[in-house]
Amino acid sequence: MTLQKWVFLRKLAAGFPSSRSCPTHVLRLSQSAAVNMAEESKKLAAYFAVDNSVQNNQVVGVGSGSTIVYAVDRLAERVRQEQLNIVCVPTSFQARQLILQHGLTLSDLERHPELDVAIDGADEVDAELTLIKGGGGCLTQEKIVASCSKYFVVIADYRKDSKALGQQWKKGVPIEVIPMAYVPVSRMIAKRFGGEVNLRMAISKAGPVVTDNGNFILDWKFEHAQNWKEVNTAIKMIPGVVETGLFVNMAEQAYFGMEDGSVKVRKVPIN
Ligand SMILES: O=C(CO)[C@H](O)[C@H](O)COP(=O)(O)O
Repeated sequence: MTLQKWVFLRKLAAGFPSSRSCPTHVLRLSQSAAVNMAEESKKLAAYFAVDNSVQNNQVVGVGSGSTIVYAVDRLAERVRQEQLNIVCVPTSFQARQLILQHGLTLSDLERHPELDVAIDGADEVDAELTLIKGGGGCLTQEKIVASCSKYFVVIADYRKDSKALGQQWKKGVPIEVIPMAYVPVSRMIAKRFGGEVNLRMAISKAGPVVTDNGNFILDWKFEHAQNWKEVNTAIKMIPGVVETGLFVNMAEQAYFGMEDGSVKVRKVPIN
């Protein structure tokens, strides 16, 4: 279905003042239209990023999540069509699987410790390109790979675009911790920075989410905007913290797929 049709469906549903007066089939259509709009937007951003950031003979960091799936699709398409020589470094088990499933060349930081570009999704991107990442629990490897890349590009749909962190993403900042330390780390974060800290529980498994590194994830719901650089450093200093999902001064560029079918570009501000 075309973007114009999604827009039409959204307008159609918006014309009904409440679910009581809105026929069920239209509601269902508008919900699925919204989901599909978000998927189209992810795809748009991902394709745009791969077309504009990846060149022949490059080592590319492959992020994790649902948006990156579209980026790997496009990367594989370009590698095939343009006979590109691309080496991929994954940021998670999922990314590794994607690379292998698409027949791309898999590598790692032992063989390729310097990357040309890393492409990854985000849970929220603020006006200064500070990110919250780790909604999918892969933040530590994502941050390592991004830190080894000359250029770090973020791809997201319009729902991730915000002025200040916390405006869009309400689940808190993910923090990867050593399992035996999750209680003291939670208490220290809440005491020092306020808010609420929760151990992330698994959905199709009893007990907590276990990361690709065998650790737990805490989700810190902060109460107000903070100096994210300082907060990130302070949290990292707490014994038991492996990494935070705050990516400060890391991304060079973000591409947002917008509802109208355009791509919004945000570059790192020049000081
Ligand atoms: O940080 C991540 C995983 O840990 C993802 O990049 C982030 O959660 C965005 O995911 P999606 O593209 O599914 O919205």
